[in-house]
Amino acid sequence: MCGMQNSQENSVQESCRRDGNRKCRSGNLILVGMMGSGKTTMGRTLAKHLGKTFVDSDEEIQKRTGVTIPHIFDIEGEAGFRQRETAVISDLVGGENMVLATGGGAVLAEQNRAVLQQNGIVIYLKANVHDLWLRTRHDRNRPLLQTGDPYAKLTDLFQQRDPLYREVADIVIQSGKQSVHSLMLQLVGEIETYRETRQ
Ligand SMILES: Nc1ncnc2c1ncn2[C@@H]1O[C@H](COP(=O)(O)OP(=O)(O)OP(=O)(O)O)[C@@H](O)[C@H]1O
Ligand SMILES: O=C(O)C1=C[C@@H](O)[C@@H](O)[C@H](O)C1
Ligand SMILES: [Mg+2]
Repeated sequence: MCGMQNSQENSVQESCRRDGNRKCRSGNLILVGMMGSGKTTMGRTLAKHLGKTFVDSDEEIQKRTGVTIPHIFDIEGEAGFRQRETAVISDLVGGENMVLATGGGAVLAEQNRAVLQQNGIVIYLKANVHDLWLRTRHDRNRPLLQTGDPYAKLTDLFQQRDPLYREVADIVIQSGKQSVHSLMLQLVGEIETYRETRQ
C-alpha cells in the first residue's frame, strides 16, 4: 500500500471514529449482490488494496463442512444451506477491519440483513442480468443456475432480490465493462465519500 493510500485510509478511519457506531467504526466492508456480480473477486482485490482481511461466507461454509456448496444443496436442500449461511454470517460479522463477501442469497433472511447493516458498510455490487449470465454460464458451482434456462432464473432472482440488496446497501456500485481494478478504485472513492458524509 502506498503512502497516499495509507493516509487516505487513516483519515477515513478518523472520520469514522468520530461517528461512533459499529457500522463505520469496525472498519468492515460488506459486499452483497447477485451470483456473478463479483463479490468474491472484488472483495479480494479491495481487501488487498486497503490492507484488510478478506472473508467469504461461501468459502467459510465449505471450510466448516468440508464439502462443496452443490453437495450441501444436494443433501440438505436450499433451506439447509440457508441455515448454515445464517449461522456463518452471524459469526463472521463479529470480526473487524475485514472485507466480507457474502453469498448471493444472503439478503433473503431478515436476520442476515439486520446483522450485515449493523456491522459494516454494506456495498451492493450491481450488474445487469446479461453480464451475470456471461460470467456464470460455464460454472457448475452455483446449484440454483443448474437449470435448463439459467438466463430466465437469473432474471427472476434479480427481480426478487434487487429490492433487498438496495434495502440493505449503504453504497450501490454498478459493475459493467470496466476492469475489476478500476471498479475497485471507484469503490474506494465512494466509501471515502460515504464516510465523510457521516462525520
Ligand atoms: N467487474 C467484473 N468484470 C468482469 N468479470 C468479472 C467482474 N467481476 C467478476 N467477474 C468474473 O465473474 C465471475 C464471477 O465472479 P465472482 O465469483 O466474484 O462473483 P460472486 O459475486 O462472488 O458470485 P457468488 O454470489 O456466486 O459467490 C468470475 O469469473 C470473475 O472473474
Ligand atoms: O444466489 C444464491 O442464492 C447463491 C449464491 C452463491 O454465492 C452461493 O451462496 C449459493 O450458490 C447460492
Ligand atoms: Mg462469491
